[in-house]
Amino acid sequence: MLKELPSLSTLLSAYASISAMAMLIRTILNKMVPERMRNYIASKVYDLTAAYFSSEFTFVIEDRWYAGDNQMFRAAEVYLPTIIGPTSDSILVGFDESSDPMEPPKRGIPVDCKITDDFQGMHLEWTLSSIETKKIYLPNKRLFNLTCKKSERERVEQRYFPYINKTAQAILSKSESLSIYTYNQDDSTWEPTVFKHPATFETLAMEPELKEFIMKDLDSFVERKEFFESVGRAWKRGYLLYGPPGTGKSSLVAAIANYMRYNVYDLQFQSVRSDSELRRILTSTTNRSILIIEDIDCSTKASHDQTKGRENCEDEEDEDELIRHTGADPGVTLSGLLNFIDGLWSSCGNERIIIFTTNHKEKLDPALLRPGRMDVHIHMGYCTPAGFRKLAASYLGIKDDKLFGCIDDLIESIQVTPAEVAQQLMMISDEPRLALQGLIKFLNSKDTGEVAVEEMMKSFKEEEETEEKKVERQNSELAVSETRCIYLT
Ligand SMILES: Nc1ncnc2c1ncn2[C@@H]1O[C@H](COP(=O)(O)OP(=O)(O)OP(=O)(O)O)[C@@H](O)[C@H]1O
Repeated sequence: MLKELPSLSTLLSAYASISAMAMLIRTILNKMVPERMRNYIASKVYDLTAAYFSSEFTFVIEDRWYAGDNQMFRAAEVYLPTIIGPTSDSILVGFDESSDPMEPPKRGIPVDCKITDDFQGMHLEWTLSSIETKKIYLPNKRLFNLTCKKSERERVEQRYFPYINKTAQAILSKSESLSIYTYNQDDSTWEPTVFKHPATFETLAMEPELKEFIMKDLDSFVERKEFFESVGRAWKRGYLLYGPPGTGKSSLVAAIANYMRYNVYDLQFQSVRSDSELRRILTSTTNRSILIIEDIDCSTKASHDQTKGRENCEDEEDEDELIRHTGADPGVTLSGLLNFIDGLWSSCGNERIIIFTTNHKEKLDPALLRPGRMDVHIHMGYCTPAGFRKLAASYLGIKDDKLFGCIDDLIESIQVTPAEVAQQLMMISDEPRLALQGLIKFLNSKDTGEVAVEEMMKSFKEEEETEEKKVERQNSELAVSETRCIYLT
């Protein structure tokens, strides 16, 4: 058997000739293949072998998922700042408009910073990267890399990701500031600003029954996830708020946002160039949000003629092409809007509220008003005595006054918006009596001639200036109520 083995000298000479051959090949390759290509091949070979032998696995979570925002990315963005520990070597900090400068700053994740997390015995490493896009008008692409052991990959998918989503949701629902987003057409993104509107259901001047109805409707909406699923409907609620300007439609939207703790997406429909752009915009909004489209009657080019005229342009790319080449702005059509409300696109996303407002419900296309399109139609009407009392409590801090009866009568007899009443009360809110007198003057001027009003104001002035005894004041108030009757009849 030993005889069959090659001799040492044979082995050495074979080794020498192989080495010489390798040297020769290397020299030829170095001469013929450019250095960049050699490096590229070497890195590919390394990547292939490293992946094969590595015990690590990496999840890549980009900020976009198909046409919309990647909710997993958003959840990580919310969750990770809460777990940044001593092992991280940097952290983003800052204040937004709603922050108290005396409190610690808010945290964010810096690009390329490594963040570690431990979950159910697994050690996980996160890194945020930012990649420049080739198109100048598009923002940088951002992505998280999450590295774990290969053997833990399944547990990360099944347990860790749902845990992050749930935690992020809990953090968001408790977070003190909400955001309002406006769409920036130039770089096709929603831009957030801190939403700090003081309107609440408590401050809204509207009929208590209507207020209660809306609050109950919102409560039942959040609680009925399973119901929406069981009846095969998208988990959405649509409200149409209609009524004259200044009756509190925008204030109601703010009150709903504050009540639900939902962010608001404010879409200026006039600036949307096409149905396809509308789809892109809407799919990049997040769950647990309110989409508000104000003055819907002025917003859609909602005529059937227009829809028909564009039948040749059914395809999304055709539409974009049309805009690019002709500069034409086809606008949003009624069919595009309806598709979004209750077509297939409506099923994108969950737990969303869509609110349309209009000053002229009668101008809306009947197709928009058909049952099932907007779930609830809410009429925001002129100020009522109950509404006035609410405004007096908010603006003047008073619950009752002798002049209330007079004001109630006037409010019931004329059309005055809560905005007008609020404006009058605000003028001299530190002097409730004067403010109420000013309001009476204003209400009368809306209804009758100025001469009679002036007379009444004179009597008020006299009352204020002289500040005589109680009896005199009472007489004067009696005179007021008499005057009131004169004006009303
Ligand atoms: N119902 C209301 N309760 C409390 N305040 C109100 C109410 N309606 C109007 N206001 C006051 O008037 C201002 C304007 O009201 P708001 O913008 O909500 O009315 P709107 O119906 O949305 O008007 P528009 O149709 O012109 O947008 C608000 O900032 C608020 O101070």
